[in-house]
Amino acid sequence: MLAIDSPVLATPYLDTLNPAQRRAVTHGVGSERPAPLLVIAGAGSGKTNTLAHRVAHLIVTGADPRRILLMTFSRRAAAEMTRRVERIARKVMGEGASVMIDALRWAGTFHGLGARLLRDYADQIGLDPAFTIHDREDAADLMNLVRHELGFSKTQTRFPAKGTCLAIYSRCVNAQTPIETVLTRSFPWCVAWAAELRELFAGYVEAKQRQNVLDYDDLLLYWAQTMCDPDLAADIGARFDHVLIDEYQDTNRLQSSILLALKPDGHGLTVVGDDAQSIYAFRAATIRNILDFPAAFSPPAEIITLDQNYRSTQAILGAANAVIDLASERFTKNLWTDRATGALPQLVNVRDEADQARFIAGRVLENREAGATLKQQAVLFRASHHSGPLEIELTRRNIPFVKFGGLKFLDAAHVKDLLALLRFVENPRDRVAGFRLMQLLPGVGPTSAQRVLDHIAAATDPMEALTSAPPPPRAGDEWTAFLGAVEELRSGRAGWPAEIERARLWYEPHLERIHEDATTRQADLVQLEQIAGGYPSRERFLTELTLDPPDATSDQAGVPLLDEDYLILSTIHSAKGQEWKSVFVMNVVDGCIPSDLGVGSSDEIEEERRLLYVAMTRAKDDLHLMVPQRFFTHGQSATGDRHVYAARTRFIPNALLGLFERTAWPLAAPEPARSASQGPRIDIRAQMRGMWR
Ligand SMILES: Nc1ncnc2c1ncn2[C@@H]1O[C@H](COP(=O)(O)OP(=O)(O)OP(=O)(O)O)[C@@H](O)[C@H]1O
Repeated sequence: MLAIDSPVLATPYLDTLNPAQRRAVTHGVGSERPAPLLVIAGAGSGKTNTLAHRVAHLIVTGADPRRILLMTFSRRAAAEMTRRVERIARKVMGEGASVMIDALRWAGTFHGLGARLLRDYADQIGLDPAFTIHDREDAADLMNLVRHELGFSKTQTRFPAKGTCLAIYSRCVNAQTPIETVLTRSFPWCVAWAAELRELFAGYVEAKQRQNVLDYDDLLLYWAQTMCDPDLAADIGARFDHVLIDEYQDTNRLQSSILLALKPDGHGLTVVGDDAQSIYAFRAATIRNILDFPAAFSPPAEIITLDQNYRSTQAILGAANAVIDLASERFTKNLWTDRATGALPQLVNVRDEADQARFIAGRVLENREAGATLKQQAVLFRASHHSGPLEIELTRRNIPFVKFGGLKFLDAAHVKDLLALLRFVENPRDRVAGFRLMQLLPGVGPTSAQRVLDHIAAATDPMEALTSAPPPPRAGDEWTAFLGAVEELRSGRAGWPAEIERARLWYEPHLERIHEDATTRQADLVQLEQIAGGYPSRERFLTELTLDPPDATSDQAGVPLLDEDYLILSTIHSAKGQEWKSVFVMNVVDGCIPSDLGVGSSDEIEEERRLLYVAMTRAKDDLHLMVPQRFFTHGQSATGDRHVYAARTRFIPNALLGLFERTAWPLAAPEPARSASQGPRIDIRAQMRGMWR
């Protein structure tokens, strides 16, 4: 039972906070109607720490954890936040803290919490609560199917590809912007297709509804629509006394509309963010959410600024501040630190990407010799594929690494196959899952799979339709085995998570038939089974995993054991919120940062600048920005020498060079001394003059 009405008042943990952090933590605590609060927190200023303290403080002073809604950017961040809250609360509540933290059930991502609320309110909004969720790839597949059905894949001039169609759709939904505006602003080469795209999106929405699937965007869209009904909005809002949101700079208009509908007068609302770290505009996040937050309420929200940086040395912070100072629009806050100055960040010129990889690998090992573990060091890059040559070098030198961002564990075909089975069992109307699954059977192609799926779509009882459908002509016994597996899993006899083993046993013979490297892939499936053990039900497992997939892949280096030491490789986006003793940023050149793809508009350029800022502010003690001079172009033989020259990023103009130490690697061999007695062999200057006389 929760002892929520016996507040514990000793709060020694507040002593560890600075005055601004303390004000943010204690703001409105104890008041019936705490006024809205905006915490503008600079990089490394203890944003996460402050939010965790605020949640702990609310709980310690008597707030009911079941009535706290805590939204973070990723599931990983939510788990980390909950751990911190527990650690703080434990200081005054002892063992009792665990019970309170277990009751903090509404901590997660916007999408994850949205999915839970939608299931709770499904019958009131005309939704079947057994809906399954499509990840981006499934959504693109379904979009493709509809595109094909409407005949757009056969147009004379090329119709936008499935990924582009989905990106346009997603942008319209998340930014709440008409298709014409989205096309003109962000996809000008597709403007001529506006009418067809509108028809495609209508078809896509109908297909999702027929199949009882929601995509990522729907989770926010349906939630926002639910909040348009005053009674439902009041009911959902009344479930929570406190609503706290981290990383507010990366939310989009839909998310802010949900928030304002939850707490229209702002009471109990806390948002935390840093406009200088807003890096998700490509997902329709808008910096306006944070800039406009105070004025959304009357009286306006209180603003507390955290400007003391606890992470980086003075030298690193000085360089990062100078980079962001050149940004065109931002909340001005001058970050300061009382940490020692430290060494200047280094701008390292290397000949090419191979030298870049050699330099980083060498330095990482040197740092290890000097006492830093591999885990205290990270290599960051703008795009996932930038790390290719480095991964090869690390493998060659036996340096274990884990890569975040880019290819996800769940994108592997065999993992998707197994999940498709579970999804189909959960929701037999899920056409993308069914289509994938049936084609695993020998003798079943797209046509016969479609036929069965059409049969299911037309029936009121999809399971009955599946078992009574005429079997695909060439599937034989495999079809019976497939039906047996689906039926058994759906009956729930094996129980969760044991049923995932049953699913794997059905899948394994197919895996062996389809993939030559079946043994390696089997290991992933076993890992998936272990992950499944951490979830209470099949539905929660599928939902959570789809929304926030684990993203560590570690190529040839093999998956490191958890207690082993390994170097962190990460895209800058995935490095958000993290910190390391040493940080290497790769390819700090125009074309990579800013990316070639990100230079369309001045807003995009500004976002690229913030990306570099985010990367630089991850470093505590030392920072290397790598500047390769040339890049080999793709599409040539291994010995080909076609390359392009690159220039240092425009975000570090000459005026900022004094804030860096500039080095070149490898050091050039010293030139042989010239003998002083020899005069010039030829007088070129005279020859030049002579050309014109
Ligand atoms: N009051 C404090 N005293 C000492 N150290 C602190 C204090 N507040 C935060 N820190 C330390 O500062 C570092 C940065 O904190 P945190 O990760 O919470 O920052 P952040 O604002 O979330 O960073 P970013 O937005 O850049 O990801 C951490 O190592 C944290 O332990």
